[in-house]
Amino acid sequence: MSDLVIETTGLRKEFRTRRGRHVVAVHDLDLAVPRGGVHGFLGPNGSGKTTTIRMLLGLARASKGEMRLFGQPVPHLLPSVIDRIGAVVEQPKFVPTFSGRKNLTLLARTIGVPSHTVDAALEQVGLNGRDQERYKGYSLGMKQRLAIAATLLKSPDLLILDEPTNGLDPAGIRDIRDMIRGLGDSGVTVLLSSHILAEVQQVCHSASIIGKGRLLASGDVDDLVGGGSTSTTRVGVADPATAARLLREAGHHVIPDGEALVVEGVEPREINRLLAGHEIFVHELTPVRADLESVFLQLTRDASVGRPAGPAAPVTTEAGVA
Ligand SMILES: Nc1ncnc2c1ncn2[C@@H]1O[C@H](COP(=O)(O)OP(=O)(O)OP(=O)(O)O)[C@@H](O)[C@H]1O
Repeated sequence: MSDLVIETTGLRKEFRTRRGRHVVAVHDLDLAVPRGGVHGFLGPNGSGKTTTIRMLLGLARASKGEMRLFGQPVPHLLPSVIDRIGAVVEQPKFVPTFSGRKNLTLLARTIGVPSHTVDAALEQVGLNGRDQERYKGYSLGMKQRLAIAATLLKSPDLLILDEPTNGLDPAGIRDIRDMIRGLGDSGVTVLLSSHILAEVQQVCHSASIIGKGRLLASGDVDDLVGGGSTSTTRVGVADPATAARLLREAGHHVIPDGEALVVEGVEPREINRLLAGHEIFVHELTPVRADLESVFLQLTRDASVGRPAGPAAPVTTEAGVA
């Protein structure tokens, strides 16, 4: 059995606006979300995240392409897997004058799950101290947590969250992020759609980055940001001019950076060996790690000039040489 929980191949969605304009919201998207952990679905506003999620959940019809959830073709066999999926795409409707607990109890009865699932769900989202308060008095963050609790009643294997921290204050954002991380650790596969780089970097194990409806990169977050095998190094030496000349003569790309040098495309060990061979001893040799923001900016910048989607991985970047 495939270990992919979500898989799309050549997925495309075209819209015709009321003014007759033709919009390609999703462009031949190949998405692969592995089982377990939190997978970021990262892209700027309007890049096609919500449209993709709506197609996966049978809320919008794809123009072209294939989709699978738990290996089953959807929308054709969506009914066979829908009970394994929880999704918060829009704010669900709760009764404002009922408490959080009463709303969930009602829902549990409607979908036919035992009432003890309500306690477990409230516990999982950290609302159990506030469960007797009226929904209408809840903060936005608490409302969002209740929405997620509602999806947990079914004990889903896959949770799809579309921009769950939108509009929350910093404390609310932190709470939701901690909760999502906890859910991922507990064995649920979470697809977290976000346009916030830091969120994906802090919460996700793996990610797919999209821009203008196209897949730009995909893989483990550590690999996307260069992992441990960086090839950009900051080098501190007493005589940077001579060191730069020697490194350039050896064919390496060197950028002066104040008193130091930034050297690209060569392992730190090799830099040390080369300079020590000329009796130049380094006092700093720091691998420069790219961050997801640099990768993202570079990828989305390339996408904005209409470059077709490149290979999903590896990602090469010169970013991080700030
Ligand atoms: N019903 C529709 N009719 C026409 N165009 C649409 C429709 N729905 C979405 N679009 C367009 O498709 C593109 C992708 O939108 P989508 O909402 O999927 O992006 P997104 O990445 O989820 O953005 P956001 O983070 O702002 O929600 C946008 O250009 C949007 O204007």
